[in-house]
Amino acid sequence: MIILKNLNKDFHQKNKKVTALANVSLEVKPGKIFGIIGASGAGKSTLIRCVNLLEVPDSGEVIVDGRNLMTLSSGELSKARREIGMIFQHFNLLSSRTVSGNVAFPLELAGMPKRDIAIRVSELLSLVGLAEKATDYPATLSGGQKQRLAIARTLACNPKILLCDEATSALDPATTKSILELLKDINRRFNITILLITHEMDVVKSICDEVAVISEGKLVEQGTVSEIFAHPKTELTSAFIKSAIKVTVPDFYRDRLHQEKVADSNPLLKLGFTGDTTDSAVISEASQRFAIKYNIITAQIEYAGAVKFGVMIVEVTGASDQHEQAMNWFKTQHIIVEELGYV
Ligand SMILES: Nc1ncnc2c1ncn2[C@@H]1O[C@H](COP(=O)(O)OP(=O)(O)OP(=O)(O)O)[C@@H](O)[C@H]1O
Repeated sequence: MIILKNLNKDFHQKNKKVTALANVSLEVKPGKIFGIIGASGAGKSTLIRCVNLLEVPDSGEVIVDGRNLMTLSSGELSKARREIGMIFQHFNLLSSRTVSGNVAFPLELAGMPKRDIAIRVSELLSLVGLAEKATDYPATLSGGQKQRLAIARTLACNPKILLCDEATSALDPATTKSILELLKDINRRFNITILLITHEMDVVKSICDEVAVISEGKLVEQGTVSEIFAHPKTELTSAFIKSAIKVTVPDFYRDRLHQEKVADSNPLLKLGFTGDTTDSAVISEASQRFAIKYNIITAQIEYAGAVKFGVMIVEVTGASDQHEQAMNWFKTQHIIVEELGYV
């Protein structure tokens, strides 16, 4: 549905050249959700804006639904752009129009008869859960409602592709979750291909089928979300994956944590589960094999597709030689073991 071939884009700021995209190639298959993740300034916005030629690359090819957009006349390009919807971090709504008026706008531009517009607008507002807000103005909506409205407006012209430019970055976690669910629902229901950019691995993990990691204008890694989470090849990707895990030692234990063993203290372990970890009941197995008890203090285990990953912090009780053996056994199960100290 989207093929980008060898895209290059430089910007010139005063006497300085900034390379925003360097030989970027990727392919998004029909009906998939593809995420591009990168830090600030990595080139994400430039890349996604190249897909509808809001940004024109210096060289390379942008092929959407079989057509090379770089070779189209401006009339043909406007037509092709109708099939490519886009939503933004700051919603870009028309403040002088009501909720209905915003959704109706692209349909009016397309010359749809008034009665048909009314039917379509009402369908779309129901789809995004805003039917009761039809006569309100955008200023009275919450951030999540504004993004729902932007999604409804974008869907009005039945696009085949939806580009999402940091669509959830201005939203709180619960609202982010509901918007991501809506995007997934739209993707499944209408088979719309979604290309999104984000700086949060949580977003990728929640809805993407495939992901590419961008750094300094280059794609440093790409593949299915399960593959990338299971076997990240670069430090940057590993850091993004780790950022999706937010496990810390609770204050109650942190206050009692010693680096050296003191009387009656027990080791505190951090166990890291990656895509390589054996998928079995490792804690209970270690407990039985080595006569050790594990008190789970806190944990976050997540799934990216079929890949399980995450972190568990456990307090260990039992003989120290058994504990050493258990630690070695964990490593054979591809669990990353870190001794945090003694509590
Ligand atoms: N219009 C422009 N003029 C000059 N430089 C630009 C322009 N747009 C982007 N750049 C530069 O290109 C590089 C990539 O910018 P881009 O906005 O694509 O990154 P990003 O990954 O989307 O960052 P962020 O997450 O902060 O939005 C940056 O160094 C930026 O300063």
